[in-house]
Amino acid sequence: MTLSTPAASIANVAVEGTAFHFDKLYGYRIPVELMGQVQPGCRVVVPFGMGNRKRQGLVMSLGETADVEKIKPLHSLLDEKPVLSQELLQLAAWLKQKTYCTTFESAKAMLPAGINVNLSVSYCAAPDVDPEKLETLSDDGKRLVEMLRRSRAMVTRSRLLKVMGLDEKSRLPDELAEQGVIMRSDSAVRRVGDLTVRMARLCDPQSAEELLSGSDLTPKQKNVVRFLQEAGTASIKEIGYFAFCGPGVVTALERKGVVLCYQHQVYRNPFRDQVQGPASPIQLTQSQQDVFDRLLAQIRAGGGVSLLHGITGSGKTQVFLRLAQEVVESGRSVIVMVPEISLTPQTMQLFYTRFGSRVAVIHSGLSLGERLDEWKRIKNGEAPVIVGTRSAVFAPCENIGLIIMDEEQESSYKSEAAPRFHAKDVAKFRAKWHKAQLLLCSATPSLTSYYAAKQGRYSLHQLKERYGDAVLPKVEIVDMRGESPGSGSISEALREALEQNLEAGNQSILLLNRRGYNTFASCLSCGEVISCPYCSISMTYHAANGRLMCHYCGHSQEVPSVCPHCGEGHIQYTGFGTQRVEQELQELLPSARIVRMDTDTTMSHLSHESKLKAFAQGQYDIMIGTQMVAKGLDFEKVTLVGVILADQPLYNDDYRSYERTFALLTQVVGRAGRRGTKGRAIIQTYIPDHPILHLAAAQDYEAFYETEIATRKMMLYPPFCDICMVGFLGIKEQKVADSAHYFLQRFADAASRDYSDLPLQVLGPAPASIARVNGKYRYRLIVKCRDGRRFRQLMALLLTDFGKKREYSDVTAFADMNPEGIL
Ligand SMILES: Nc1ncnc2c1ncn2[C@@H]1O[C@H](COP(=O)(O)OP(=O)(O)OP(=O)(O)O)[C@@H](O)[C@H]1O
Ligand SMILES: [Zn+2]
Repeated sequence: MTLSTPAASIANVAVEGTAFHFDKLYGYRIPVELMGQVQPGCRVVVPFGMGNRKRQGLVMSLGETADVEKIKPLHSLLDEKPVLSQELLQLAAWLKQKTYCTTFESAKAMLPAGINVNLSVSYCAAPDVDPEKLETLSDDGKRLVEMLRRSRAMVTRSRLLKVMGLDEKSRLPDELAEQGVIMRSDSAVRRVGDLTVRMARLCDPQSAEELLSGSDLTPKQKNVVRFLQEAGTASIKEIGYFAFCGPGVVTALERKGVVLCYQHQVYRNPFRDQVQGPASPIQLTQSQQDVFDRLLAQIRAGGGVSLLHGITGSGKTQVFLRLAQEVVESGRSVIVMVPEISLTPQTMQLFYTRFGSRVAVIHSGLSLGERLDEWKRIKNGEAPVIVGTRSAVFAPCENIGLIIMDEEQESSYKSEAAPRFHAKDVAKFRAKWHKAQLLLCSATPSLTSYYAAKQGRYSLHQLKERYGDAVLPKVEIVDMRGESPGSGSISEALREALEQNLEAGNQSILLLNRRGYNTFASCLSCGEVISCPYCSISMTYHAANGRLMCHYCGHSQEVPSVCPHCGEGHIQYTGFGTQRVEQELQELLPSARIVRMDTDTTMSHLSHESKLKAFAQGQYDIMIGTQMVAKGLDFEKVTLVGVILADQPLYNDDYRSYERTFALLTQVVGRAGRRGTKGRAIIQTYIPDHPILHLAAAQDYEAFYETEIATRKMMLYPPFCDICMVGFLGIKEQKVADSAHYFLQRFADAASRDYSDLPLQVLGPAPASIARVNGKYRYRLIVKCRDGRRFRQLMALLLTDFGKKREYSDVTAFADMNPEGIL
């Protein structure tokens, strides 16, 4: 006879590293000593699989069972308090359904990367400890401190316990850390940060698996790759601590082109220590005030979703800043999402001046320690204003009143790796839970959002005029076919305008959506284009390092002296990228001070922020860059905007290419003339009659919307359906193709048998538009569908079935609902 079982004797755990097709919650017995301490939302270590290998897991719920003795016990508990709230646990479960990932993957996306690598906690001695305090320690305690003092590096937890002869579960190190005589790795790491930190990241995170299974890297180097795969970005010091290596290993990886190193300005120093204010109260204009009043009323009435559509420079930022203030004062939290933090140091500045240390920042450019730091401040309720990129939507705040998504149409809000979520969906989930307001803002809303607003599902608020005396700039379209051949990438008209602007002491912004110097290199004799050995894409020449680089996998190589294809001839370069235009410009306007902004330069010594600052202070005349110069920037003296070539995005074979081109052009044009002087914009193109260019030139969103929505309806594209892309990746092309056909077959069977009620339209399988990336062949299937419960059931079933199929075990399949990029 068994005694009556105590409540909650079982923890249902989402385990790390499971595959989608065998992901479920696994029940573990809670050992007596942990009874009452294990709570949903705590991380645990559990024995898993046949070998009972230890894995991390997250407790999703507690339960009971009669046969508790037959069940494997938990190994240990990692958190004393839950790291995820009940709300976020439910969100994790929901994300799994919605994005076809494992529960652990979705939970992990909500936690700061730093928290995940803490499994191998390490310690070091604390500096300047009062000797009297040491005297009060137990003998073991003294011994432990002494040992750490003698060691010059961090000591991992397991090693420390072993050397000390302590039990695996001993709390001694943590107790000592709490007393401040030693330091745990996470806090220790944070204390070493100075003003600039050398940071590293993988050149191409997608190739990490490849590198890890290959033999090109030493075991130490693999450690670093594995760590960076987990952490995303980390400082060299952190890498040293967590991947146990010296900086030499990182340098070697940098030379191999595996990691990229750059200087990072520690965010907290410029901002956090800054005292709040002096911010004069915002005086809204009448139309801004009307929008503000209505939104505030909505927030007070229990929230909902609304779209703030205001032309460029109309003061959307001011409106949501005021709202944020109001919400914070009422004791609730505000999450503000921006597409890319580095894009908007100006927005950051606005928030810091208003809210001071009550602001927390979340974005991937922060070091691990900083990310953990911010996460804790939010969790402790110290920072009710959270500003950040996509992952800020998971901020661990309790009482959310308002979630703002600035530039809501941006593709960076969609995650392209598991969990493949869109921040907007997550924001809706959270807004609903908290009875909060989700406010989408843009001058060029996504068609889907605008449609929803027109349908009455979102409340629509509009700002139709620029603030103050400012008006929208005048736009000219320049036909590049009329330019003399060989005259370069800048038309006579644009050159003249730049010159005039320079003489008038004003600033200009030039947009070119291509990094690098020349776009490709080809052989004069045989005409062969030099392409990446791992991807079916041509290599780009970069003048900065004199190498050819692949923008897909990050592979770089020296420029060959003879053609690798025919063995003779010499290599010519064609096309132009930002680097080349910069040089051309310098020759045309020798006195102009030019600053270039693209992902190549932002990784270099001068940070993005300092460049923007210098430009704002008038240290440069012309800013040239990729799309990062197009959005959100607000410079007083910019009166001219030039678009070097507007055509490229129009040829992109995605149904959203018009939408994106329209948005990009409208946004970049909108950078000009944001104060009194009327601005001017010049768009260069080889297709001057294209209707989208004219709509963008007129900055007429409404007209654009009407034509585009009609096309979408006719062709059946979102918002009139959802698009689910199923991707297949593998080393052997035939296998990948076969597997995609197999999947289609199964799909067709199920759809005609048990799911005949679903409206479905399947295209493919076809090779991806870039058929090979990083040595992997890619096939895709496009499914037009309705993203509802039944469809998700079907897709989950098919993916599970596919995962179990031995024959295709070397092919990875995944489903991505409404992806931003179609393979
Ligand atoms: N009520 C106001 N009081 C003072 N300045 C304002 C006000 N409204 C707008 N401005 C100023 O006008 C400029 C444009 O405003 P803001 O940047 O908020 O526009 P936006 O709608 O977010 O523009 P975009 O979509 O182009 O980024 C800013 O310099 C801002 O400081
Ligand atoms: Zn490549």
